[in-house]
Amino acid sequence: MADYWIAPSILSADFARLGEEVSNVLDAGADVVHFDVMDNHFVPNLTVGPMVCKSLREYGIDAVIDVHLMIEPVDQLIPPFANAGADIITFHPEASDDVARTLALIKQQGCKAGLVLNPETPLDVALPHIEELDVLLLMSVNPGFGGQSFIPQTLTKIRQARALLDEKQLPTRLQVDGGINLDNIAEIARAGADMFVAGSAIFASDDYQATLSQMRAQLAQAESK
Ligand SMILES: O=C(CO)[C@@H](O)[C@H](O)COP(=O)(O)O
Ligand SMILES: [Fe+2]
Repeated sequence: MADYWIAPSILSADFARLGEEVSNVLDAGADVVHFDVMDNHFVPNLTVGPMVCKSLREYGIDAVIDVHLMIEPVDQLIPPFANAGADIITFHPEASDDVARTLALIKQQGCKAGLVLNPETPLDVALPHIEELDVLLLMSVNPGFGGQSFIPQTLTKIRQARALLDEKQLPTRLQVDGGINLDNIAEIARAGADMFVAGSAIFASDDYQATLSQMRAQLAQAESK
């Protein structure tokens, strides 16, 4: 099977038991921890910062932590997140006054870097930076909240992004975030994504292991079609 990564979003976890929750989804077969950071300014919601990322490391979480920054301005929180144990840091281009500089800053701090495009943001916005991206994250909901429905028009953008990355022979991860569940993950994979963020579909389920294996079965099926 292709090297698909499933990344549960902590947004739908029980924050009172975050270490245990993250540990449980990783034991259940998740590949990456998706860590959503919101500032009640760039998006109308507020979550957690670098201290909580550091606490997950101190708790013993050694998986890849993928930090999705929905904050503005963005640069000043990059070194604290790198020091707190982030492996991947992604940000929205609207949140930086110099996207190339922010990407370089993330890499200088020893992390993989990525850009996030909102559903309404055209793929063209990523084009000038495409060679620098370790991850291209396409939002399939408007950022700010978990539990929203996947916006189907995103599928066209995923196909276009996949064609672009393939044409340029880039190893960039194509991540999709928002409203991914057992009913649509296969279609999203067929469109060309290889990294799938899922919050509510995993954390709201009774059995993380069963949900993750069903997601993997869907991904395997997507590939065989
Ligand atoms: O970044 C965000 C929302 O802004 C996401 O990471 C969501 O938290 C994913 O949650 P579900 O849509 O899977 O419930
Ligand atoms: Fe996210």
